[in-house]
Amino acid sequence: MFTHKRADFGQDFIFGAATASYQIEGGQTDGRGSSIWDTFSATPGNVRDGDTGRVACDHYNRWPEDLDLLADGGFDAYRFSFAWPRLIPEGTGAANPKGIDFYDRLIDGMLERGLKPFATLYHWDLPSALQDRGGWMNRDIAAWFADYAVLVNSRFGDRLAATATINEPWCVAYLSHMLGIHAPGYRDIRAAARVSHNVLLTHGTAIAALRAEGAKNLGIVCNFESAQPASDSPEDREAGRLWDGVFNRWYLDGLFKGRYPDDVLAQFGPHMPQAYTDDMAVVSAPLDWFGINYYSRSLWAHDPRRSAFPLRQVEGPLEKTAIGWEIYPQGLEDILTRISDDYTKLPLYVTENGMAEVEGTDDPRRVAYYDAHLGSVLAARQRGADVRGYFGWSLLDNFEWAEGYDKRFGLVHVDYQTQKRTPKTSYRAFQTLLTGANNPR
Ligand SMILES: CO[C@H](O)c1c[n+]2c([nH]1)[C@H](O)[C@@H](O)[C@H](O)[C@H]2CO
Repeated sequence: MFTHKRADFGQDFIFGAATASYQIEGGQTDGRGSSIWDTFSATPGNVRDGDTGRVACDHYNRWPEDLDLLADGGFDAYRFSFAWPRLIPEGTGAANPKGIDFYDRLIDGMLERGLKPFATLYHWDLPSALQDRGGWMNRDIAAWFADYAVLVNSRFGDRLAATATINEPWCVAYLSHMLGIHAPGYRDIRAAARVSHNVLLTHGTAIAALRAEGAKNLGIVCNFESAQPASDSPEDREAGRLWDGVFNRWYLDGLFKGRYPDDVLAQFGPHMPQAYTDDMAVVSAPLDWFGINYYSRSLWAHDPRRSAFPLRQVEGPLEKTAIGWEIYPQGLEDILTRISDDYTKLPLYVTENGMAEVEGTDDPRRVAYYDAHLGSVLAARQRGADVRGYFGWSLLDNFEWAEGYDKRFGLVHVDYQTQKRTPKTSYRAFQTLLTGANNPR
């Protein structure tokens, strides 16, 4: 079990577990429109074993059982995401009544179980119809998304404890348009530069629209790595710093300082949208809270073969998870205190933290991983970071994007043949932390 006690975090600290619509819902029915992940995963070679989110964890039908798991585990909150194509199948225009009904029942189900709904408006499942209109590369997405955000707020806003506009803008932009690893799968520096700006412009535009509607508790969720040089050479130190710029500072500087870092701008060069500086007041709209997703560190070396972003990742020596990421809890303490010291005194939530482990229901390494990272949260709080909550990723084993179902992050095991849910040892560790009991339902 964990070495920490619930009281160590203070009575107001929120514990939750997190998921995302495309990764768990399935339910490609009842008027749900196509998403870019439906098309990306249907394209051979993009996802391990040709896996798709067509069925996933069948959460669309099994959500009461999944909410029961959260309640029985003693969690205070549930971080979930709305599927834009389920609510507005074409991305703009008419809403889907059955989509609205689904989330109405889901959110009421949370409230009935005493679970605080922590919503994310966008966790990567863009309506395919909008991709056909340029997707994130089209500046008009800011207006499309703001209209979608206003619809969500009008139907559900009164019941949401917190709302994040976008999950991990770095993944939406760089991972998906520079590296091509995620949908829509571009490897195009010009696309990456434009989306790296458009995603934050979209966030800020939605914040303004939601404020006009009186919406409260608005934030964004960004992912952070401890970016370190692979050696002490000046070139590798520069590579580590540049990756810190690409992954961390682009978003922190943009959101909280209203400007992008010069070292990354220099790499994007002429590919940035014209007059992007005119948008920075919108990009850096005041927020009510900030979400931090943290998993690991990364090591970087200079790579002279690349003209733009001349760096390459180097495998590190630390113990690794089943997805190959080093286990580095110190990085969570470091990023929380860095954000608090250098960027914002807003309430902070660790909105994702967890590890992939080989299949099984006994997962002592995952228990140790969570215990160590919870210790980092406590250390950051002691150093002055106003960390208000922590969400484990993920409640369920689920569709792990390009890795398909092979990589399992769940506190609860899912048998994808039968859809049987089985709490793992790590779930029991949280249950003991949060309820004092180890009483399976
Ligand atoms: C590069 O790691 C990111 O911080 C990150 C890791 N993760 C994420 N972002 C996403 O928000 C989740 O949908 C993933 O399932 C989860 C596990 O891969």
